[in-house]
Amino acid sequence: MTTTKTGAPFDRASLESLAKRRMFYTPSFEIYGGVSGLYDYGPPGCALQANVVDTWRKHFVLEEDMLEVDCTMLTPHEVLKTSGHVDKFADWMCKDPKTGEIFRADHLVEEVLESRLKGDKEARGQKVEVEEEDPKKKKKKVKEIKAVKLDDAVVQEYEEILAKIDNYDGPELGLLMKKYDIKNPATGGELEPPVAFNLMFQTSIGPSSNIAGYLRPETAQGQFLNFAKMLDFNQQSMPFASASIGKSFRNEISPRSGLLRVREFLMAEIEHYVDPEGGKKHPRFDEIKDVELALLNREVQLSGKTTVERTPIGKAVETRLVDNETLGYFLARIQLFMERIGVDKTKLRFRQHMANEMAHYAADCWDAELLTSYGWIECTGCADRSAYDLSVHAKKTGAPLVVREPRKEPLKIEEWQIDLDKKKFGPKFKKDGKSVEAAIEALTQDMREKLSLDLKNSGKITIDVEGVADGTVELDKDLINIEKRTRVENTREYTPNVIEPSFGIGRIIYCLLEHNFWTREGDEARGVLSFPPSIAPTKVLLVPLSTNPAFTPLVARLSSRLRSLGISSRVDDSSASIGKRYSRNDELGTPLGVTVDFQSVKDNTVTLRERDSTKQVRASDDKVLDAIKAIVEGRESWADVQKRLPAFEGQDVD
Ligand SMILES: Nc1ncnc2c1ncn2[C@@H]1O[C@H](COP(=O)(O)OP(=O)(O)OP(=O)(O)O)[C@@H](O)[C@H]1O
Repeated sequence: MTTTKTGAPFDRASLESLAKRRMFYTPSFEIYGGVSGLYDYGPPGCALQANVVDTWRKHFVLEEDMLEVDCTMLTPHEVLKTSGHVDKFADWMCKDPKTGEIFRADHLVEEVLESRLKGDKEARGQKVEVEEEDPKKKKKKVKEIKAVKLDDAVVQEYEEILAKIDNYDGPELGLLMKKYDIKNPATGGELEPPVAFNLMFQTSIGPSSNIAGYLRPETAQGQFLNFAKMLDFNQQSMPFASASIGKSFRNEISPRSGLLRVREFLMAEIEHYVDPEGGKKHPRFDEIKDVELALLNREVQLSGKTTVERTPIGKAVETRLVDNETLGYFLARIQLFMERIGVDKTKLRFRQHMANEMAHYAADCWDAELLTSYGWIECTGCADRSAYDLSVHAKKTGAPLVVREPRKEPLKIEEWQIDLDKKKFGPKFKKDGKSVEAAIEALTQDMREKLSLDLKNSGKITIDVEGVADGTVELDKDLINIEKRTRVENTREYTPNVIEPSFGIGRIIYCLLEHNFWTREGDEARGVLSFPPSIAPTKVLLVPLSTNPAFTPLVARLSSRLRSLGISSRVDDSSASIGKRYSRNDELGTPLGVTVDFQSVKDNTVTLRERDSTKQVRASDDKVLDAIKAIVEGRESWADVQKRLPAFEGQDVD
């Protein structure tokens, strides 16, 4: 069970109702019945998203001089075929042949085993949380919360499976479903074995539909394809990073949990290009080496533990718990970003991917996970994609996606070199010439050494060549010569490795809502969203004491002055009591409120109220605007303002 900052149990139903009532987000096409996994953001949701994205840009793009690009979402088939997405970007689904229902296999196994464990707890007399059924939403629910005691050994097996649920492939999930008799939870019907389902939305580009394409599932590929141009833009200087913010699309099998698993979402991704030699050092690692992170590595997960000690990232890299400085640097920077936007640090951990859980391109990967009422949720993946993407695109297109650097010292390389007598070679192999030449070029140094001996001993050699009759060709010493020589290299050429932090903005926004939501006890419990001022959708609420027209000019003046300071504000001049008006805006997370009363009309003083403490100060409008600006820009805290402006106890606005 998760708790709010007051220690009270977190109440998801209240937050969901608030998010809907205040239009943070809402199901798309609702009056047509909606489509699952698609959401629209309302005014506070948009402002919150804009502020999170703005902070992301400042924290990463600006701070690190990253090169931001905005690439198209429509991507031709060939690009995603080369990147591996056409063949491998899939989840496992299984179908109930009787009802036609589709389940995502890993989620089904997870839900059924979890509910059986809950049933076991109940049978042992322990308290169990059961999710409420929502008949209006027609949610498919696992209906297996029966109090059934399990063997201790089975409980342990279930727990071990759940700890590594992301690691199983389709056939393994099929075996688990058989072994543990997992069927359609609603009907008890048999399910077909899991099959792979590609998550990309397919489309065709152009009127004649002759270019097959997809909506991109990540922003990364556009960045990789522009690598050479960006390296040029960066005056060939390494390391550097590109960044991109934009929509991505995934045809999730069973979207669920609101914004957490949707079919269209905003991503913010960084591709940091680093030299693979020299231990992937980061020039600014020293600045963050003392940041402490909760690191859940592979061994800890295998042991079934879910909590870990916090470790300074410097130490984690030193002991190789985290593979290299650049990866470690970004893990720490991700944590600092999360804290900056108002994530609860005690509900953030980094989980290392198990070897078979990693995406097809990744060499090492850590997920930043946030604790919510749905459990730990991956919000940012931080992967070492090695040289995979640049290499495959270069191989496919012939474009040199490499870095070329002059060597300080020329490099002398002893190697086996091959000379062909082109005059004889062409006529002998005719149309097979290209394939034979490519096969010779591809010979390794070891093979070349061996073949040079064969050539010396027998005067001829045989090599394998794809696509020719018999699959082999013979070459004699008139045609080919293999010799060990020294080559001098003045330029170093390498394919950079890529460290990729990849943020799902929607998931982060949902977690922010959960982490900042709490209820103020009073006559009636009132919801509050304690966003940091920089993230809050609206910074200031302006409230005249009543609808008396005497207040209008002052309110209009304050509103205009805030606008010119670039600070968002809202006037609430409705006839509701001041307390009600403030509590409505506590729900929107508005951190500051200014009240204009009869005293204000006389002497231009106003009160300033802080959302979380509900404490107030009173001062001239100039001083209050000054304080608001300092708080919104993060130069001062409310405590600082309280020290320099007189407290006001006059009207009880709550
Ligand atoms: N369906 C989705 N809805 C919302 N956000 C998503 C979705 N899929 C991915 N993301 C976000 O994009 C980030 C990077 O994507 P990545 O490919 O690493 O996710 P993933 O490992 O496929 O996620 P999951 O395992 O939860 O499906 C994730 O950390 C998450 O924040």
